[in-house]
Amino acid sequence: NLSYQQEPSQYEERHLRYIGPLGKGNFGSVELCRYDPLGDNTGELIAVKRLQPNKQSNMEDFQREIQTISSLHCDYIVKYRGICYSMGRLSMSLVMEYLPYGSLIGYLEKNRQNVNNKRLLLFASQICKGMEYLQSMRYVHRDLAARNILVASETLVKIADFGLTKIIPLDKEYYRVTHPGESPIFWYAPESITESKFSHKSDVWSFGIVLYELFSYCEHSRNPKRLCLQKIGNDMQGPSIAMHLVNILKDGWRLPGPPHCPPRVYSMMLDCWAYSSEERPTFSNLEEQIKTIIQDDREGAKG
Ligand SMILES: CCS(=O)(=O)N1CC(CC#N)(n2cc(-c3nc(Nc4ccc(C(=O)OC(C)(C)C)cc4)nc4[nH]ccc34)cn2)C1
Repeated sequence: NLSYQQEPSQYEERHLRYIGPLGKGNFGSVELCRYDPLGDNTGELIAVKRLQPNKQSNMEDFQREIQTISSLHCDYIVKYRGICYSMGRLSMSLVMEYLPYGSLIGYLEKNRQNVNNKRLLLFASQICKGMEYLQSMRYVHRDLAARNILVASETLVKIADFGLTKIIPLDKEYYRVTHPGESPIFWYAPESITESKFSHKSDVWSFGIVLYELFSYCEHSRNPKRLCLQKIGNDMQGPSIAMHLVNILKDGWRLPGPPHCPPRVYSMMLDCWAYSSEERPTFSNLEEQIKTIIQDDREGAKG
């Protein structure tokens, strides 16, 4: 027997004990399982992402997602554990570390009372560090949103779900998507909506939306999609929603500052939402700004 629990990167289907659902998306779903080779319930809890069998989801996107997450080694990005081949279905599943506190949205809604600005800024700096690391690997996430941030502990959040992540080619500053698919346009930079262009600067725009979600505690009444549709007018249908959204952004409309949001944090969001991508800050500037705000708050509290 193994004197220590070696973490396999190959998981055998027969030792996977399904416990329950963790999350669901367009093409995939994530399940809580226990990997229990000894059959005595002492095995580790893991999160297993499977492709929806019947959906038009394709294997090559899933393989790219597995390739991406298995290449990332960062405290602020959910850890890859391995893959599990289920021969019967000739399919494979992605095995990741299980983060017990679930998605940031549910966590903030449930724990709003005891999460203060200092903790929100800590979470923001962790997401920023995760994005700086991702950028250093030439990846654009393309789906940065509170729904894709997971809570590992009371003081640690991680970026998850790399289903839309792409590598920027060496000779370019951006990635152009050919098939936008069902895009979360309310988290998208204008150039991503109008030209399907994705870059580190468009990820910065989405980071601004995540800052907004953090400081509005992911309250449903302040949801970005809901407020944008209210501004556009709910009567709009189909493709014109995207064009109306770009027009109100071009005219200078932005999501309003969340209640009790510190002015310096709201101005950071507005910097991320500069219409022209070159004027947006980098993730390292943002990390510096957040660090300064945290330090000033600390001095203020002492003062
Ligand atoms: C987009 C297509 S998707 O289908 O692939 N998919 C959805 C996705 C969005 C993102 N990110 N997702 C990831 C996880 C996930 N959850 C967890 N833990 C938990 C722990 C608790 C709970 C929970 O609700 O508990 C209560 C009791 C109801 C509050 C939920 C999740 N650990 C993980 N490790 C790796 C992934 C992963 C869930 N949803 C990625």
